[in-house]
Amino acid sequence: MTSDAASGAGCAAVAVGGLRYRWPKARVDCLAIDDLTLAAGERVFLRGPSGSGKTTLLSLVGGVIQPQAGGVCVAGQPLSRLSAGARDRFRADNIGFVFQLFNLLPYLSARDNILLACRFSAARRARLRAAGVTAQAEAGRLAARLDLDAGAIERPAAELSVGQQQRVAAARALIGRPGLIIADEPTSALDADRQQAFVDLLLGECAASGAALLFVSHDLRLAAHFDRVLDLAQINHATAVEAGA
Ligand SMILES: Nc1ncnc2c1ncn2[C@@H]1O[C@H](COP(=O)(O)OP(=O)(O)OP(=O)(O)O)[C@@H](O)[C@H]1O
Repeated sequence: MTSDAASGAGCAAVAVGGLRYRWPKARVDCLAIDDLTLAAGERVFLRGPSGSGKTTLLSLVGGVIQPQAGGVCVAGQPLSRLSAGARDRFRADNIGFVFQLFNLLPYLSARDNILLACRFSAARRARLRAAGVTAQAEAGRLAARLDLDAGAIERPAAELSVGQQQRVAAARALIGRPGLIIADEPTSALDADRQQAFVDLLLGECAASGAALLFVSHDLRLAAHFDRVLDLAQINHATAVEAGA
């Protein structure tokens, strides 16, 4: 793994090396991954059976949990070399998350939920300034691109449909052009047609901003337009998951 943390330019979006992770109180490792790289801008579909460790891997790549051995670099930054506070700031600046349950603030409007990502990140604001756009304008552009109409963007998140909330969560992840988007089963609440439409929008916006995408889903039908399909079982050498140990 590279240790050049200067800017992330020219670095892999994600580089995992010699990684071992065991949950507290577990008797066996959950993950043992020797080598995993996502190139800058690469869009990867991660598959694997329930309980195989997909969400755990996303948490490690996002720096939410720390491995017992090996490490994760995001844009050239080894996450283990950051203090907990610095890791939080790094995550806010460089990684956009889209969760299954969206994690929107229900009382804030869709627009304010999207803008929150910029409020917490000077780097996201600076990238928008450098591109000559305001955060407000970019929130509006992303909302329109994601088919959120002018009325929806002003309404509290709690009053939006599940599909609309999902698109707000995607816009919040994307605003300010983080180099990595992590999406954990973000389509599971949608019907098949809307799932594919949402994935196409997410892929398109990642391509437009140059973001790498690490996308988890059980539904292989969604994998067609990704650059690569990664089967966690193929790269995880942990002897057994807890349930089967
Ligand atoms: N917070 C936790 N504490 C302890 N063990 C956990 C925790 N979260 C997950 N695990 C365990 O880690 C293993 C992998 O779980 P994980 O959620 O990463 O799988 P997954 O592939 O994302 O599953 P699914 O597709 O069902 O969401 C499971 O055995 C699970 O019980």
